[in-house]
Amino acid sequence: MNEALSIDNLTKKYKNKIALDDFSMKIMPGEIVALIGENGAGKTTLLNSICGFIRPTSGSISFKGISSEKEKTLDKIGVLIEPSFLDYLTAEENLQYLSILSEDKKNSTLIESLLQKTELSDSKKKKVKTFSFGMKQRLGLCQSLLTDVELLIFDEPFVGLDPVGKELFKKVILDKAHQEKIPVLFSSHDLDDVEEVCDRVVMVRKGKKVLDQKLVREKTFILKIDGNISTEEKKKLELQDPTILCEKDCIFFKNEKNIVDIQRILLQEGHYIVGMSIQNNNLKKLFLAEETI
Ligand SMILES: Nc1ncnc2c1ncn2[C@@H]1O[C@H](COP(=O)(O)OP(=O)(O)OP(=O)(O)O)[C@@H](O)[C@H]1O
Repeated sequence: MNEALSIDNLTKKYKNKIALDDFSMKIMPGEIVALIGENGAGKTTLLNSICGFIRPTSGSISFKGISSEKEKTLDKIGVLIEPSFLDYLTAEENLQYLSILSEDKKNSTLIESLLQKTELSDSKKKKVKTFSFGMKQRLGLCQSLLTDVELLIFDEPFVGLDPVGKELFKKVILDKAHQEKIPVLFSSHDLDDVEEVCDRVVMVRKGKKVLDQKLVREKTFILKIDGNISTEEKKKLELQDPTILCEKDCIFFKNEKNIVDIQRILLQEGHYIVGMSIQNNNLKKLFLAEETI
């Protein structure tokens, strides 16, 4: 097991408040892991601990086998947690300033390409104090990619972004993880966004890990017909797709390839299809099931 990040028995107490409680998890290279959980569950505390912004009460964090106690890991991490900028400088100047500060100095070509990637090129000469929240979030993404990072940590990256901004972020996350094998850990409350990008989901509740599961993306196709399905008709459909489910006037199936044949059988039996929908809410079901425990 050559995990990129290993978090072992991490506990963080703020006075009497236990924000993280004996939390352990591992992330493999190129894996995209989403942290989900209700407000105050401990997600930001975990992300801040990994980045070294706060000191855990006990437990350990190691990156590529090296304990964060032994070696400073922050310069290897691209971070987006409540980004802050120098408001009186322009977007471009902020990135130039950060680039000068970092040991891993990058030229203006990278800055320009990041501004382009996040569609901020037209605003690069504007002072950051005139930026909207979503624009600052985009600039925060540029900032996190300014150095050659080996791990990406994002706290609620999709908040405040318009649909185009969200797609930009998702593309960066997917490219960095799946092409460059950089592990990505991010928190989010938006389960649709999470479902779109992550490979694994970890749920936190009251500082404890309550779920750690690979995400299986599974769609259910639902056909609604003009009347109830008979037992004979159901048998014919099951010959086509043994996993099919029929309930009154609805037919549920998962294999998209069967759609034409199922429609053909229904039409042969004299039925009309009056509606079709696709259910894609596996994570929501999982979340709600866990939340009610
Ligand atoms: N600096 C602090 N001092 C005291 N308590 C804190 C501090 N920071 C966080 N907490 C508490 O620790 C717990 C975990 O907070 P954290 O911000 O990690 O949760 P979260 O899962 O990120 O929540 P959200 O989804 O609302 O952002 C909460 O009960 C919070 O009130």
